[in-house]
Amino acid sequence: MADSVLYEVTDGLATVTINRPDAMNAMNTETKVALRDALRAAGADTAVRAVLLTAAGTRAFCVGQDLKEHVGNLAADRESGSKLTMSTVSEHYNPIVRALTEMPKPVVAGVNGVAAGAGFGFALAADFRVVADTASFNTSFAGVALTADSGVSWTLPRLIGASRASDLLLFPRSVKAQEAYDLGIANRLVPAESLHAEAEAVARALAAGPTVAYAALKESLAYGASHSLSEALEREDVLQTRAGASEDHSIAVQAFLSKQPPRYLGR
Ligand SMILES: CC(C)(COP(=O)(O)OP(=O)(O)OC[C@H]1O[C@@H](n2cnc3c(N)ncnc32)[C@H](O)[C@@H]1OP(=O)(O)O)[C@@H](O)C(=O)NCCC(=O)NCCSC(=O)/C=C1/CC=CC=CO1
Repeated sequence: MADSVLYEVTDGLATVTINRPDAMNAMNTETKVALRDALRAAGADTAVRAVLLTAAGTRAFCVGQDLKEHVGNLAADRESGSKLTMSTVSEHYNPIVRALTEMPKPVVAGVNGVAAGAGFGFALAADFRVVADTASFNTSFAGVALTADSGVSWTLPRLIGASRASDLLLFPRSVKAQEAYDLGIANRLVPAESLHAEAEAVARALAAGPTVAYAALKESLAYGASHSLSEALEREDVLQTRAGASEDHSIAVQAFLSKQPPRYLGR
């Protein structure tokens, strides 16, 4: 894999690190391909039971599309009369967000710095956000005369409400960590110096947890977001049957009755 994204698996935890700190971890083509492929690899690897998505450096988590690369691509498009540049949405951004949201295991975002544009979208596509007290969020899209992508039109209103989401999309501004926590964007706010340790601790706890139940939880939340209560109840029935058949469910019940901590197998 390219150096612009680091990928490491230890004890069931895949750590995916966007590694362009000198470019504010902006997404150029190489980085988008590497991130998409790393997330797909984590999703397919049965040894991986949780994923930590974070970034190198202290200044940025990811500022979205690399506008320095983008400006050259737009000029090439103009010259050739094509619209190839924007195919990055279907080729890269959508697959990255799908890999995060459809991953059958929990994803923790360790937000070490500013998350803007598509970078905000990646953080919102995670299941849990641990955020440095020095980090911030910016929708950014309208600032460069674009609409929302990377799922932000779906995730942001669900997290903070339609009215606040419209405000942040129409008037992009820096939402500092404390406000992000108050709005419900950040799940946990931690001192910047302990961001990586705290995010890893959350991700490791999830990696040691009941993987089948977590996958079912993710699926039922996604399903419930676009179905009726009646349909959600039907889906819960199917998913609860699946979780109930897992070895981890038996382990958990035995552990509870014997007053011991459970040691999950992830199956
Ligand atoms: C709010 C900011 C993210 C951070 O502000 P601040 O901390 O004050 O830092 P700056 O001084 O503005 O920036 C520091 C340097 O980084 C460069 N930089 C910042 N963002 C980008 C970027 N996205 N691409 C390239 N370079 C970037 C900035 O120019 C500075 O460089 P120099 O030191 O050389 O001057 C703020 O930086 C900001 O608003 N950034 C822009 C965010 C943005 O618009 N992102 C893109 C949104 S669109 C998107 O993500 C997705 C798509 C999808 C499909 C197709 C096409 C485009 O976009």
